[in-house]
Amino acid sequence: METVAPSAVIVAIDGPSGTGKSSTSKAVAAKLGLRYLDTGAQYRAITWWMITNGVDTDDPQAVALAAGKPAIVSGTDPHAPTITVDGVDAAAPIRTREVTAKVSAVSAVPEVRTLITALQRSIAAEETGGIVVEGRDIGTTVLPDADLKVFLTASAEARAARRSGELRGQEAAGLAATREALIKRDAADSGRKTSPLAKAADAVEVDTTELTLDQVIECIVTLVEEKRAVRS
Ligand SMILES: Nc1ncnc2c1ncn2[C@@H]1O[C@H](COP(=O)(O)OP(=O)(O)OP(=O)(O)O)[C@@H](O)[C@H]1O
Ligand SMILES: Nc1ccn([C@H]2C[C@H](O)[C@@H](COP(=O)(O)O)O2)c(=O)n1
Repeated sequence: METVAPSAVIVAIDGPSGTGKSSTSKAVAAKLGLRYLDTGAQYRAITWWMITNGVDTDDPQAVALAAGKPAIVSGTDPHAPTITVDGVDAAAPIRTREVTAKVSAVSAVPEVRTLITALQRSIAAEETGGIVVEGRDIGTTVLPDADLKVFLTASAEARAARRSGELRGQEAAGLAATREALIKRDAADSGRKTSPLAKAADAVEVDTTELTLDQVIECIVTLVEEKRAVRS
């Protein structure tokens, strides 16, 4: 029987857009010597492939037919996570406004979710030293047996302010427009039929509205250490 080191925890971090999942998950994984998987990047990658290959992202049948074609590879080093599609570095193009606007429709297609969920599970299984996986349905669907599940929240105002801060000096979207876009994407992600954005019944909810990023990281590191202590 394979022995699993007590440090090899699987951590699922879910929550709406802009709650701090990526920043927190990367930092927690780096601090604790775990790997890191950004599942949103995978849905963005398949969306980018659909756009660049002329697939109508509003046509679920066309998306379903093409879903198996792109080869998506995620690198899980929390210090330098990577994502490639058919061997091409997709880290920058998956962050465009066009991909952000279309990713909810593509990720709602059941065939897409089946393929990407299988990919996520295989990555988590390969990382025997432990991994932090962040997304929308990790605790509910992808890794329901995760050792620790966290559901991050924050007010729409706080999330919009964080996102506007990121955009300053680039395409400076107004605060109100950013807030509306976040709310619209969350509604689409929460309202889809297949594995919607949802808090697992056994997840710890952390409201980050009034917390600094460092405070959120510290909170989750403590939660992971408590789990490790119980297991050792
Ligand atoms: N507690 C916090 N306080 C202030 N800023 C924060 C906090 N957490 C995250 N941020 C900032 O908010 C922005 C969004 O964070 P991040 O990308 O980690 O969120 P996310 O939940 O992964 O979003 P998405 O789901 O859209 O990818 C980043 O600029 C990040 O630095
Ligand atoms: N587990 C996941 C992760 C992401 N998605 C979809 C829904 C999001 O709007 C989109 C982009 O995610 P982000 O990069 O903003 O974290 O991907 C999902 O359906 N399930």
